[in-house]
Amino acid sequence: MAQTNPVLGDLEGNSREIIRLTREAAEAGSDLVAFGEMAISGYPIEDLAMRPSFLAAAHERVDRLAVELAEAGLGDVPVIVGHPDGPFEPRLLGTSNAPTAIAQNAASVLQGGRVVARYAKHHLPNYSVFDEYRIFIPGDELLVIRLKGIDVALLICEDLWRDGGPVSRVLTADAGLLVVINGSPYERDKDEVRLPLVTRRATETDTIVAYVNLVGGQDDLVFDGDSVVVDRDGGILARAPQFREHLLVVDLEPEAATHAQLPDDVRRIELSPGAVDSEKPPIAADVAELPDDRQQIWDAIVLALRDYVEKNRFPSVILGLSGGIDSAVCAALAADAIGAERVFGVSMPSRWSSDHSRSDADDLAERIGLHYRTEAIADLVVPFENQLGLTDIAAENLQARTRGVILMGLSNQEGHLVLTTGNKSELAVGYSTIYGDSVGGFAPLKDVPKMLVWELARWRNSHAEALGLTPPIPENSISKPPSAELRPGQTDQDSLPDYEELDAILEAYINGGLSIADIVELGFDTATVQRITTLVDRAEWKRRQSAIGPKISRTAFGRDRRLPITYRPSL
Ligand SMILES: Nc1ncnc2c1ncn2[C@@H]1O[C@H](COP(=O)(O)OP(=O)(O)OC[C@H]2O[C@@H]([n+]3cccc(C(=O)O)c3)[C@H](O)[C@@H]2O)[C@@H](O)[C@H]1O
Ligand SMILES: Nc1ncnc2c1ncn2[C@@H]1O[C@H](COP(=O)(O)OP(=O)(O)OP(=O)(O)O)[C@@H](O)[C@H]1O
Ligand SMILES: NC(=O)CC[C@H](N)C(=O)O
Repeated sequence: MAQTNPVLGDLEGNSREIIRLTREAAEAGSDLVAFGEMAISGYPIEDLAMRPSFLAAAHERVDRLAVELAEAGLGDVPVIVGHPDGPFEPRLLGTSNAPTAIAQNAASVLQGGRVVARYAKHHLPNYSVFDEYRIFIPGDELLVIRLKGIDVALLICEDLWRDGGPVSRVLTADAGLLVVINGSPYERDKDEVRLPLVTRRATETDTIVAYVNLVGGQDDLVFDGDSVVVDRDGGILARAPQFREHLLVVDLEPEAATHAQLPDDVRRIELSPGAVDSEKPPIAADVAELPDDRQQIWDAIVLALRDYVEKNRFPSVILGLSGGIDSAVCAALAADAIGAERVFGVSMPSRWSSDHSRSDADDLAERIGLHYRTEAIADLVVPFENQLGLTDIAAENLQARTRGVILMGLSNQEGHLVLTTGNKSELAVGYSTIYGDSVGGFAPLKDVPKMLVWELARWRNSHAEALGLTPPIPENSISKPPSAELRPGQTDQDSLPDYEELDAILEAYINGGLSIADIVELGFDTATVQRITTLVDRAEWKRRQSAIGPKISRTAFGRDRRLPITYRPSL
């Protein structure tokens, strides 16, 4: 099982990686190699699935990959690889002449220089971040490949999650092994659902289940890998580490095939047994342990950030360092992702900036070893203020906007990606200046509520201490009360409840989907709940134009939660 990190659209690079890992797998004596969902194209391909030229290129690449594997002397080993298939005749939806699905979400089995079998995903996820009903045509046949007397059934991701359909046919087909190729994005606690699902399917179908997932960042999603093989009794036989590319080689003893005749909706293809020596010595499989929850979240954001920077070919990142917790955590994440030598911090003191905002930012820069400069904003702000006659909130926001102009100016001049430092709690209630501190292209903390930002900071520091390294985040940035410092003595709690209370209300409203009455029932003050939920509703317009950031929760802002901007709430 090859847990790869494809670059979306890089058909050549992804194919080279598939050949490299197939060679490694063959050298380890593998009889069968499986890659993740859409490993050839990257995933999710979104509306590229409706572009015939993209589909034709992917189709041609799969055919050529089969030939290249054979030419590399790897033609004996069957390789299962995910890719978009098509173009097919457009599936017409009603009388609409709008673009409709012309592709399938497919898996091909390559052997002997050609595609010997192909399966199309039946169940197309159409919730949360997924839109597959819009872009794919569902398949309707179960594929079983017979290899060395063992029937191997094949499913694609969502197929495993739904009762009925192909999963129920796996039992009827009496397969010895079920291979599931996946593009299953990370969410905090998802392993508590995913592993039990794989285990349940193994026992229900009385089949060994080999679940191979992608790894890596793709825009606002991060795939965690965590590929696993589960025995018929539900025991874990092998498990790949999270957030890293990995080749998981495992010896299995599946039940030999008994069925001579299969139902009509199951297609069986007999594969050539290959030249691999079946008497090879057994391999002790890896069983990776899942790290602590906070480390998982940290690793998820680090990988998402690294892949966004690298896959979009940015040389470096830049961010404003205020001495506060959000910018400190973003800087530490960036240094972990791409190295401190590619991180540029700017202190931009205003006339209201406290001494500690500067000294804490200095301290952070020194601890991390990032590039650091100071650009005072007072002299830039005053001419704007005077010419436009800006006062009160307009003058406050002008300071945040001036910082945004500086960061974008340096980005244009020097090529850095601007990191947006805001967290989920702020984004929820619109507590940021649009075109000011909301500036930037990637927001590492976009799905991290403020209380969790503090928790991650403490975890990262103690992790460094445990390794005998310098903790990156100044203690003072963790312990001082958060403030935007846009006017003298301002703190976040002038405008918002304590973050503990705010985050609990936001969790109930956003993740829980509860009504105001339901949240009040949980014990919160009615006026506070009304105020917060109104702020959340009114800030939808800010979120709609905010930078993307990695999804780590069940309900991340963005594709996961789609609400109208213009509406009058009635409940
Ligand atoms: N539905 C809608 N569609 C399009 N535009 C809409 C809109 N509703 C308001 N607007 C526009 O939004 C403008 C107001 O938004 P905006 O300019 O952002 O300003 P606003 O949201 O009024 O103020 C920003 C708030 O964030 C706080 N802040 C700022 C900076 C950093 C931090 C921090 O702690 O990190 C906190 C600051 O103290 C203040 O409370 C209005 O002038 C109006 O033009
Ligand atoms: N004096 C400053 N110098 C540089 N950047 C600043 C400064 N003040 C604010 N910023 C930028 O604007 C973002 C918003 O920070 P602000 O201090 O207003 O609120 P915050 O939510 O407390 O964030 P932080 O915890 O990072 O301070 C900061 O993360 C930082 O990137
Ligand atoms: N790619 C898919 O089909 C993903 C859907 C699935 N339920 C998951 O997140 O694991």
